[in-house]
Parts: sequence; structure tokens; C-alpha cells
Amino acid sequence: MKEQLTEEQKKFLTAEGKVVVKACPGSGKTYSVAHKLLSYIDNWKDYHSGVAVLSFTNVASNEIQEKAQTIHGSLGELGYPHFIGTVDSFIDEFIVLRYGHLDTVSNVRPRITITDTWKMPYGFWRKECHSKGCIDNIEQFYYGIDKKFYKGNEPVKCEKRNARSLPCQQYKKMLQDRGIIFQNETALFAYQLLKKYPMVASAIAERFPVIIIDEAQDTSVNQMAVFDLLSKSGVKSMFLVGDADQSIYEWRNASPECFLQKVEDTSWQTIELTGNFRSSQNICNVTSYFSASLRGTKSNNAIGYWKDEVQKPILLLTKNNSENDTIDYFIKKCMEMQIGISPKNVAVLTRGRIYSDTDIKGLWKSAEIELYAKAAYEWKYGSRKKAYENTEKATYCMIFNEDTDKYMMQQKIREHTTEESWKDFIINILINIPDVDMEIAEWVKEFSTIFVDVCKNCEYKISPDKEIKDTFKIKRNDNKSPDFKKISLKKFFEKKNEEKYTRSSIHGVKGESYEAVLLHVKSRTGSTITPKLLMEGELEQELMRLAYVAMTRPRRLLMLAMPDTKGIKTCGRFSEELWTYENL
Ligand SMILES: Nc1ncnc2c1ncn2[C@@H]1O[C@H](COP(=O)(O)OP(=O)(O)OP(=O)(O)O)[C@@H](O)[C@H]1O
Repeated sequence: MKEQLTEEQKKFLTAEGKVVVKACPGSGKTYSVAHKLLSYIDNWKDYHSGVAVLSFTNVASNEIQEKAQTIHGSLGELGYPHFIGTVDSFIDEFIVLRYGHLDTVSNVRPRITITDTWKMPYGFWRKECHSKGCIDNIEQFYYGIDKKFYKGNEPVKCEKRNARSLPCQQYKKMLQDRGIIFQNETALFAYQLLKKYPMVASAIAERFPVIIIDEAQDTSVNQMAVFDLLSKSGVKSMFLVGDADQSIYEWRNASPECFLQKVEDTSWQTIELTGNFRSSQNICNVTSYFSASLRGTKSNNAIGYWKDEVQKPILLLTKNNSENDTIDYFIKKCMEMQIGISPKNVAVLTRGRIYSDTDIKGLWKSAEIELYAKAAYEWKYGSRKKAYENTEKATYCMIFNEDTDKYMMQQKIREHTTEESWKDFIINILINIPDVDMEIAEWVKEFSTIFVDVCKNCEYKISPDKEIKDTFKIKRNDNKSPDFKKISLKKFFEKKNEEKYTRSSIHGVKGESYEAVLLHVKSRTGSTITPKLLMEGELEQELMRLAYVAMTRPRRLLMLAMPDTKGIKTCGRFSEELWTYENL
């Protein structure tokens, strides 16, 4: 298998030390990471230390595991001493939960949560704390490595008060004093802990002498600080594999700058993967103009099956055409190119979510009831596995009043009950779950009763901090769809009626490949992807990176549809040499 790797990929395979892998779209990041992992574990002799392969979502981690299995053939589940999982679960499990008690008030084991399920009574909340929504969103507040207090990506600005300690900071302290840490704070907590106890940092470095981080452009400043400390504390090899041009998770604190700093840092070796297995050279030539690292001065090399596809990307200029007209035009073009029209081959992408009549904003009053409702749908019409997973997650929140990732959840379940009893309990909920053909309001009512009964029968106690009537609840009124409560639950989860092709937001297709992609830019105005943004916008901004992710998905046909705009033909990014201009 190894001989199939490109020269660039081989360089990564044999590299050691501190290494950044700057990888272009379609360069086989997951494939290369899987090979790298196998290169270690094939000859691994140490029982007490292992390789950690980290990514940002469970889906991405599973992909690496699956890829490794496909390459190897007879690998089996990769377990101790190695670890394949998310950056969050690595930090939580191996640092915060294992050593966190060293650094909490009264030395309690920290509790990690995603949302504030405690809602502690706190008398000093001012009116504006309510009206600005700060109270209900306390999980969005956190301290940065720079000691500033943040809400989302911005330092907290509370113009109404100049107190030394803001109410939100005071509330945060109350939670911290009880050992409660939000998921977005665990990296900072871990960083401070490792700084204070260098022995802990050395112990972790010894436990994981090799750390590989995939999609490393999505690392936050705080997470990178943790890995920097580990690297200084004895980790033998650390690999950051990513593409800064594809960082589209700023709202989750992803900081592509951290990744770029490592590329600049001479103490890190940089390896570039510039061969694109996915797209044609014609597509690579065009997309290079929208990449901050290439800036149209050079292109990635198309090296895959469709590298010589002659069809140039199409710039379709529209004039008040309906969306359907635009899509029809695109589909016709796909057919001309003999591309089979299927969701696997063809994708229509827009920015943001796709709305339909049953998209009722704020429908579910808690994450738990939404998970149960989805589970009910999956149980009857979709995947039983998904139904089980959703029910398990929601039930865990109901019983333990904690919202955490899968890995942590399983640890705690094992601590408190037997796996068998827990499984029976979840299955019991699913067997008794009301039918999704029921009207949604009725369904929620019925489910509440059934849930309480099943808990009683299976001898599981609902957390005293969970009020059934507040948790199993849906919105009261909706101006746009006043009769929404009468719609059957089934209708809310039925797939949008797009069997012919994939229709998705750009975030939804990150990491995917299609034969043909239509990126539909609908409007000239707004803080979204507009013709003006594409023509002259800064390349180092998230909207541009979103456009880049979209444009780098197709193998053969990229069509960009947008309103005809003055000056487009003279704009370097849309040169007639690279694009075929068509009008609708
Ligand atoms: N050496 C190789 N030989 C043949 N095919 C390869 C090789 N390396 C990668 N590929 C294939 O290239 C395709 C693109 O790989 P992959 O989806 O992992 O790219 P990527 O780098 O994650 O892309 P993106 O960042 O754009 O999502 C996959 O089908 C993969 O199997």
C-alpha cells in the first residue's frame, strides 16, 4: 500500500519531531494521517504509552479509524494504549478529569458540562444581564489565555457597568467554586494546570509521546497553548495537519492563525501536500484565486482521476432568475457531461441553513426533547443506531444532569450502573416511544408520561434538577406557522424533498467530494457571500474561506451562479481565460 503514497505524503510518513503539514484540498489528509498512525502502531512495543490521533468531531475521528482499518485490513478496534478521539475528549479525559482536582477549590474532581443546567440562584443579576441574554448563555463566557474575559470570540464589553467584577464573572466564579467547568473552558483549565504542575505535563507527554492533530486549522488559541506545553514537556513527535484556507469554525473559536504561526515558526518543520486528488486542474486553477495561501500566484496540482477534465468552471450570470431556473440550468449541464444526477454526485450549495415550512425557529425548548423526538423518527423510519445514540445522550442528561461527549458519558455510565442495565433502560424507552404520526404537541405530552413510567420501571431516578414539564416542552406560538402544533412529528424530520441531488449549506459538505457543485450566490448585498466579496474581498476572512470550501468540493464541474455585476470581466479572480462565462 505504501508505494501508492505520493512523494509529499511519504515525506510526512517518515517525518519526526515538530511538524506542520500544510495540506491542500483533496490532498488525502485523512488517508495520510491513517497511514502515519499505522506506521507507528505496526511496530509499537510499549504497553504504557501510545499514539494520540485527534480531530475535532467524533465523525472525523471515526473516519480516521475507518480509513486505517481499510488500509490495514485486519486492524480491529484501536484501543489502549493508543487514543483516537476529539481534541476535547483528550483534554477532558487525560488532563482535566485525571488531574483537575489538583487545581479546584476543595480539590474536588471537576465536572464538565456544555450548558448551565444548574441555574444557581444569584441575586445580583441586573436587568440588562437578562435583556442581553447573558444569564441564559453563561456557557458562552470564558477566560482566554490572555486573561481577558470573552463572550464568543469577543472580549466582554458591558458598557452599562464598570464594576471590577461583572455579574457574569461573579456567576462564573460561583460555578467554578463548585468545580463546574464548561466545555469551552477545559483547554484553559488544562493549560493552567499543566503550567502549575510541570510533572503532570511530563506524565502526559510520557503517556502520549506521539500526538497527531488532524484539521489542525480548527484548533483554538487555548487548545494550541496546551499542545505547545505538552510539546515542551517531552512529547517526541507532534504533527499538525491542516489547511488554514478551510477554517470555517470561528464561531467555535477555531483560530487558523495558530496554525499559520506554526508554519512560520522555524522550530517547526513544514511539509506541504500540494497534490489534489479530487479536482480537475481547471478547477484548481480557479480556486487558487480564493485561497489566502496561494493568492492566484500558483495552483495546486491536480493528480487525481479527473485531472485532465476539459470543462472549465462556469460563471453563470443571473438576472432576477428564480432559484429553480438556476438549478435546472446546472442540472442540464451535469447531464450534458454525463454526470449521473444523484445526491452522491451532484450538490447545490448555499450559505446558511436551508429552510422549509416545518422549520419553526426555537421549536424545541430543550436539547433533550429534540433528541428524543429525532430518536422516535429514526426508530421508525431511519437508523436504529442513531435512535439509540440520541436516546442515550438525552437520557444521560435527564439522569445525570450533565451534557458531555460520548466518551465521557460512557465512562460515567460505567461508574454508576452496569452497561447491561443501562442498555435495557434505553431500549425500553425506545420500545415505548409514542408513534411519530402523532401531532407534535400530543406526542410531547404522551412522551412525558411514558418517560416517567419507564424510569420508574427500570429504577432510574430523574435528576432532581430536571423538571419534566420545563424540559419536555415545545414553543407555544409561532407567527409564521400558527398551526404548527398540529403537524405530525414525522413531518418535522422528513428529509427535504431533494432525492435527485444534495442540497446543503457549505458547512454541511466540509470534507466531502462531488462530481459537480453549484455554488449559488443569491444576493448582491448582505453580510454573506456576495459578488463583491468574491471579486475584491480580503482573502483572510471566514466568508471567503467558506466560498473556498464550496468551490473545492467538485471533481469535474464547478458552477458559480451569481447576479451579473459591473466590472466582473476585468476582475483578476474571474478572468475569461479561467472561467467560461454563461448567462441565464
Ligand atoms: N496516494 C493516494 N493515492 C490515491 N488516492 C489518494 C491518495 N491519497 C489520497 N487519495 C484519495 O484522495 C481523495 C481525497 O482525499 P481526502 O478526502 O482525504 O482529502 P482531504 O485532504 O481531506 O480533502 P479536503 O481537505 O478538501 O476535505 C480520497 O478519495 C483519497 O482516498
